Amino acid sequence: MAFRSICNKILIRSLFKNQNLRNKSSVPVRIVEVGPRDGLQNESVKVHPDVKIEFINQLSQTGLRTIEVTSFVSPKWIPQMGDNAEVFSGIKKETGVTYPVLVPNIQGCKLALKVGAEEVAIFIAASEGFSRKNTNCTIQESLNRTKEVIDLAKENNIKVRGYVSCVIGCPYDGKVPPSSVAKLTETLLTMGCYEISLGDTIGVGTKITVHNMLQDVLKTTTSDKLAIHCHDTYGQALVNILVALEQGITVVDAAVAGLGGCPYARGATGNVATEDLVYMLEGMGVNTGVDLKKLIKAGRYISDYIKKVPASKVNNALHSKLN
Ligand SMILES: CC(C)(COP(=O)([O-])OP(=O)([O-])OC[C@H]1O[C@@H](n2cnc3c(N)ncnc32)[C@H](O)[C@@H]1OP(=O)([O-])[O-])[C@@H](O)C(=O)NCCC(=O)NCCSC(=O)C[C@@](C)(O)CC(=O)[O-]
Repeated sequence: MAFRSICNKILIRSLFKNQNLRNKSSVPVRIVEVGPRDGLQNESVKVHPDVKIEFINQLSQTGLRTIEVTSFVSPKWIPQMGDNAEVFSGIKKETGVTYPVLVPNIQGCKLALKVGAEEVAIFIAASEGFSRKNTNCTIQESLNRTKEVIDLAKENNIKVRGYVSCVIGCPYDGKVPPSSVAKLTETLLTMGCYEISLGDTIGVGTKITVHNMLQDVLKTTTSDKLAIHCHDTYGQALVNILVALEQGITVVDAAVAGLGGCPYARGATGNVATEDLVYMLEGMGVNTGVDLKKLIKAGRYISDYIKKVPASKVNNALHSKLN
C-alpha cells in the first residue's frame, strides 16, 4: 500500500477518534450545501422566489458554512433558476456563511458580480457527451469559457470553485477514464480554481471505481484541493463519501432532503441527503457544526412545498420525533 494512502488512513482514523474535534473551532469536514441550486434546478414544480429565500434563510441558521444558492445560467436552459438575482439579493447573508453561485460563462459571472456574489463555481464535464448536452460546447470550449470567468473573478477579487462532472460515468459516453478526470482537475487548479469538486453526476460510482478514480487524481493533486459530490441514484453515495474521506478529502457536497438531479442526466436522482451525511459523520465523532434538528426542518419545509417525501432516511426517521 502506498505510503500516502497509509498516512491518509491513519490521519482520518485519528480525526474521527479525536473527541476534541467536538470543539467547533476544529471542524474537520466542511459540508457544501447544494440543495437550493443542484437540488431545485431540475424540480418540475416552479418554486416561488420567496420560498427559496425562506428555505436558504433556514439553511443559514443550521450551522452550514457554505450554501450554493443559485445559478446564473441561461434561463432558457434551466427556467427554475431564472429568479437567480432576486433570490441572491433577497437572502439574509449570515456572517461566517459563504454563498457561492454556479456560472457557465462570463455572461453568468458578470450577472453574479452585479448582485454582489463573492464566490462563483464553474462546471466542466469529464466526458464530451455530457459537455455538449449540458453546456452546448466541447470540453476545450468549456475550458476557454472558464479561463474568461477566472480572469474576471481575479480582477474582482472573488474566489472560483470548480466542478468536474461525470467523474465515473456519463449518461451519453459510458465509463469515464480516471486519467481524464485527473487531467481536467489538474488543469482547473492550475488555471486558478481554489478547489475542485469531483461529481459522480449520475451516481453510478462504487467503492472500487471511486477509489480508483481518486487514486489517479491524487497522483497530481493533493486531497486538500478536492471535494466529493455524490448523487445517490444507486444508494452508494455514503459509501463513496467514506472512500473519499479515507483518501483525506474533507469537503463534501450534499443536498438537504436529498433534493435534486441534473436535467441533462436523465434518471439520475438527487445528491446525498445532508441529514444522512451529518448523521453519519456525527456518529463517527466528527463535528460538522450542523444542527440536525434545524436541518430536518429546512428539508421538510422545501419538501412540503414541492409535495415530495424527503429522500433522506434520517429526515424520515427523526422528523415525527421532533414534533
Ligand atoms: C452554457 C449555456 C449558456 C450555453 O447555451 P447556448 O444556447 O449555447 O448559449 P449562447 O451563448 O448561444 O446564448 C443563448 C442565449 O442564452 C443567453 N445566455 C447565455 N449565457 C447566459 C447566462 N449565463 N445567463 C443568462 N443568459 C445567458 C444568451 O444571452 C442568449 O440569449 P438570447 O440572445 O437567445 O436571448 C447553456 O448551455 C447553459 O446555461 N447551460 C447550463 C446548464 C445547467 O445549468 N446544467 C445544470 C448544472 S451542471 C450540474 O448540475 C452538475 C454539477 C455542477 O451539479 C456537478 C455534478 O452533479 O456532477
